[in-house]
Amino acid sequence: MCSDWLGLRYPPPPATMASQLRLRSALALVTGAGSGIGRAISVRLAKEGAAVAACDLDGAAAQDTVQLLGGSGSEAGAPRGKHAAFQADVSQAPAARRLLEQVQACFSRPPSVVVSCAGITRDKFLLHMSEEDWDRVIAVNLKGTFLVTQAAAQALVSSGSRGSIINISSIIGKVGNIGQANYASSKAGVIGLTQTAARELGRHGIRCNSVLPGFITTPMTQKMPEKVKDKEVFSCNCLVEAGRCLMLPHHCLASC
Ligand SMILES: CCCCCCCCCCCCCC(=O)CC(=O)SCCNC(=O)CCNC(=O)[C@H](O)C(C)(C)COP(=O)(O)OP(=O)(O)OC[C@H]1O[C@@H](n2cnc3c(N)ncnc32)[C@H](O)[C@@H]1OP(=O)(O)O
Ligand SMILES: NC(=O)C1=CN([C@@H]2O[C@H](COP(=O)(O)OP(=O)(O)OC[C@H]3O[C@@H](n4cnc5c(N)ncnc54)[C@H](O)[C@@H]3O)[C@@H](O)[C@H]2O)C=CC1
Repeated sequence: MCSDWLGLRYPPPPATMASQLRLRSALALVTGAGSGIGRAISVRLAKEGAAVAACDLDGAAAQDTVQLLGGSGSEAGAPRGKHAAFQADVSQAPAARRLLEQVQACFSRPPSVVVSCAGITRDKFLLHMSEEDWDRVIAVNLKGTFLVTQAAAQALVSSGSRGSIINISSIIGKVGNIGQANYASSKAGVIGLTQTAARELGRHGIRCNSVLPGFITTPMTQKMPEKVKDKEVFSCNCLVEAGRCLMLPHHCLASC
């Protein structure tokens, strides 16, 4: 029986799939939970029985996600239901530390599932990319993932708890993309960070994996020019899943 990237046994025994909530004892922290993939992950984790700490730079959006979860959770620190919303800028070290403190104060334990999903793009051609555009994307996507991974791992290790850390990279972190030198570098960094964390934290019972999604229509992708979205590499669904890395068949790469 293998586990998928959420640590769920896969395939679940059919008889229990409907009745058994496979994450019923888990507390899951999801950053970037106010939109897109982070919101979808929060919904799925809650469906599997987890209590969800939904964090976002946009605190109101995080609360909207909590409302979606059916919990009556509300502002940080006072969950009326099983879930709670938190506001934090993960790129700031004090905020990341405070986030883990707030989550532990709210739920009286560290999160056993930690999904770093918060991310941004500031797309520009390399020739025109500003230092600020570079710095901000690296700060949120890479440093933010480092800060949350570190704070969560410190909480788990000091409490002697096992856990699963899942960092959202992107296929772009493996193949690069026009207009995304900053984003591709940040996502490639997430892969290396996660591989290192896996080597260091395994002895503490903490599993670390990165996921490299392909194109998923969300508010992030809405910023792309339509003429780019119309290109085959974005519209075709020929991304092949092999293991945890999506690979682009040769004809896709050849078309760029
Ligand atoms: C083929 C190799 C594989 C590539 C990667 C595989 C992709 C598979 C899907 C996975 C997607 C994962 C996405 C993800 O992780 C989340 C995101 O990052 S969503 C955002 C993705 N961003 C982009 O792809 C960049 C899109 N481009 C832009 O935003 C603008 O073009 C840019 C700001 C870079 C430049 O704007 P501007 O100066 O105004 O120039 P134009 O827009 O007119 O573009 C000039 C010219 O270049 C072509 N072009 C631009 N970007 C891309 C691109 N990403 N791929 C291919 N071609 C691109 C554009 O079409 C124009 O071509 P013309 O023929 O001159 O019109
Ligand atoms: N949509 C796609 O095609 C793909 C997305 N990804 C990655 O998946 C993750 C989620 O992306 P989407 O849902 O598409 O984007 P999105 O823009 O819909 O959601 C990103 C969320 O992160 C939050 N956020 C941004 N900066 C933050 C910060 N400093 N601190 C805390 N929260 C912050 C935003 O407020 C937003 O709610 C990102 O890391 C992205 O790079 C990876 C591959 C493909």
